[in-house]
Amino acid sequence: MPLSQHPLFKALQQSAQHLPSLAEHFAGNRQRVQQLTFHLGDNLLVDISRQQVCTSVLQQLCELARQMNLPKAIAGLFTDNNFNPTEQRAVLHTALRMPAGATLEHKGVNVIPSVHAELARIRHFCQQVHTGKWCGYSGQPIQDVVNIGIGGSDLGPAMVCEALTPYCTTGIRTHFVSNIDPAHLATTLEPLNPATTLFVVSSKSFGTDETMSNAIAARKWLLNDCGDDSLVQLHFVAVSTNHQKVVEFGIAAENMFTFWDWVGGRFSLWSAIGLPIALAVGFERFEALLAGAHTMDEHLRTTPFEQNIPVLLALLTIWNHNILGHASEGVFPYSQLMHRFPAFLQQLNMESNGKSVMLDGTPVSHATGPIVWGDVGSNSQHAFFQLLHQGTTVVPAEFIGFVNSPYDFPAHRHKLLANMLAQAEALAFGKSAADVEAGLKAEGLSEQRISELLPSKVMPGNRPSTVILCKELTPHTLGSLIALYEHKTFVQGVLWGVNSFDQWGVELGKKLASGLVDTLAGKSNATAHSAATQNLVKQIVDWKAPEGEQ
Ligand SMILES: O=P(O)(O)OC[C@H]1O[C@](O)(CO)[C@@H](O)[C@@H]1O
Repeated sequence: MPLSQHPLFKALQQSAQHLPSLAEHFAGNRQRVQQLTFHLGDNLLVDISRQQVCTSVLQQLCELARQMNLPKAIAGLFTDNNFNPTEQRAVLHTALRMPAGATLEHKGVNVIPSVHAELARIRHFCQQVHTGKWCGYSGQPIQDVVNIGIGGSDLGPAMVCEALTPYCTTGIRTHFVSNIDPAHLATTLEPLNPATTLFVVSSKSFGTDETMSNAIAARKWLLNDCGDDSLVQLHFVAVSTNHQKVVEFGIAAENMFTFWDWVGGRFSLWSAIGLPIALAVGFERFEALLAGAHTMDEHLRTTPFEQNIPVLLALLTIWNHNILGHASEGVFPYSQLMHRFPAFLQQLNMESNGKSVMLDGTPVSHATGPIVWGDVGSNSQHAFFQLLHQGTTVVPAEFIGFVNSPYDFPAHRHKLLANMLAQAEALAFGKSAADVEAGLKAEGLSEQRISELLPSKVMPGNRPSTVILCKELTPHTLGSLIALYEHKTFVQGVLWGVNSFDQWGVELGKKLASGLVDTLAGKSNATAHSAATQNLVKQIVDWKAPEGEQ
């Protein structure tokens, strides 16, 4: 039964008619914070007390999830499944972080030994690079690793490498090139020495145009320097599921790391796609990242819904988005190192759940994925938080904070966390007209000035937020945090009844672009396109500098 037709969904809509304010919630229940704070071990807690829910609404949401077969779906994530029917693929990324002795059968074969065999190859390769045994064409050890990939073959490893900067102690510097804009490749390569640079060409399909174009250009750059095609091998490894295309590209099979079609691109950083992470932080820390994810997997698999963190966060989206009608979700890590986390989450959630048809192909009758967006705090406070506090759109916010940091500026750290706590507080409780007026009177302002200022200074409050507080941004904690969002995405998809694991919507644009490349190169005319596109093509051709003059 679709979500919106379920009797419990209708009951939740009824409950939303008589919603107490957050201030009333807190005043009416002294146990609220304890009841609505959940722990994962002793290094991560999630406080949802500032969400516009009470325990009875949460119970209703959990019951809705049970009745919509979420327990079976969760069990399916840890056994063989057919969760991606349009691509005829299973969804088994949880296998990538299972311990060596575990069993997860796909089509009757236990996949865990293959996962660990590939991990062993990654470990060996990292050792070779870290000890200088893997040398470039001039005999010098590798110093810089450039990952060439896009989407899931870029965002996860790029985000993790940045987030784990304090753990990047192997001496290998990582760089990420994704964009077809030549500026990305050119500015990345500019300071690098080809003799000490290794390229990791990462692509599940090994057919993505951006990645292939950048890989071909990188190979030319290398060849220009070393002058011998046979030496290029020393500077290129591949990560892919497509052996044939890797070999056709000219990368030897022994220099290819593999993964499997049951790993979706946006869920792939735990596979060989994470090779740049292991090269940057060391294999043991990469293993700690996997272990952190496995901890969250076990939490999802074994915890009753009423205490299950990813399930609760997904249900809050159902509540905020489908019942209360809030169209977006903001995510605000209070950590400069988590700079790329919102972008990573955008692919994870929006590519997964930005769907309009149910699994059986019928149109959905309820909203699916919200717009996910955000940036780091405290920067975002000085950019767009005004709208969060006083705008006409309510944005449920997720704050992510880390108590300890290896960077030794204690005053900064306290200020950073104080800012995060203050934002959650201000969003929830605002400032009433009476309080604003009292403050302005105390400042000695005239009655007229007070009445002028009052409307602009009132803070409505009652704006929902969640706080995720972690002890420290370690590889293990980061692994748990990423897996938390993966599972949140998965649970949302189950309740919306969509296929969270395909992405057909991105295909049309790719096809149109490939036709337009020829048009812009003057090899075909634009008449097959709309008047708008034809007009822009004409302008581009008119303005284009002749080859060689750019
Ligand atoms: O790893 P590949 O096959 O190059 O794909 C890159 C990305 O492109 C997409 O297919 C979308 O175009 C993503 O789903 C994927 O992560």
